Amino acid sequence: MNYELQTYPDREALILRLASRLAGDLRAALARAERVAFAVPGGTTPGPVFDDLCAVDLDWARVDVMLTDERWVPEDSDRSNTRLLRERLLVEKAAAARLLPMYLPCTTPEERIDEIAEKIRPELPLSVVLLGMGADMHTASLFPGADRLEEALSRNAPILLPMRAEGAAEPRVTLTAPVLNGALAKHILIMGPEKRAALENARGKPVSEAPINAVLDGAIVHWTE
Ligand SMILES: O=C(O)[C@H](O)[C@@H](O)[C@H](O)[C@H](O)COP(=O)(O)O
Repeated sequence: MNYELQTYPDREALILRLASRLAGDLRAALARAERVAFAVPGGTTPGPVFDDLCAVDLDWARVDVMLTDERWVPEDSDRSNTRLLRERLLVEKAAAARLLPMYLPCTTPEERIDEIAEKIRPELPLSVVLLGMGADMHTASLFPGADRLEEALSRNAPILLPMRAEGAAEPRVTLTAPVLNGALAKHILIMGPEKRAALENARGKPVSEAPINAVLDGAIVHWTE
């Protein structure tokens, strides 16, 4: 797996440098295209990066922001990744960006997933993607043992799939591997010794056990203790 590992002396340094790197990638993409698509993870790690990035001066009005994956919970839930984006990324200068929804109110993702995918389709390929990773080696909502993992990893996967897995507390929707890998710039953010060990542990494992392996090629992994 051919990826670059960037390590930082501490969390502050990582957050500052990653936010500035993402801003640089977005600016470069904006110089080449009228609109650019930017996908970001939810979860607990990226909040501080969003806090820096939202204040960056770039033409946010031409940026389409979407999640790499979402938990199927209403937006007012504290498990909602959309809520995280609204509170920490789509504020200050980045409030001018357009959010492409990854959740629409209804009981199961299957009911409205096609509607969500149709809004995303015209904006692909992604210009920049930021991904997270769990200690179980999942990324986006590509979980080991998930019900539709194989389909999500296949070359002709649809844009989005619903996903259910033991490691996920609620149903999810996720961008699939070809969409994530179609990004011109791919960054993966991981912090702490447990995730670094998981990254090492993924080496040589089949993607069904270590889904992170499906997106590592060509990526820059940003890590600090
Ligand atoms: O909804 C989510 O949970 C994410 O999008 C997911 O893929 C996340 O990036 C990893 O689970 C890491 O999560 P933490 O940053 O909370 O460890």
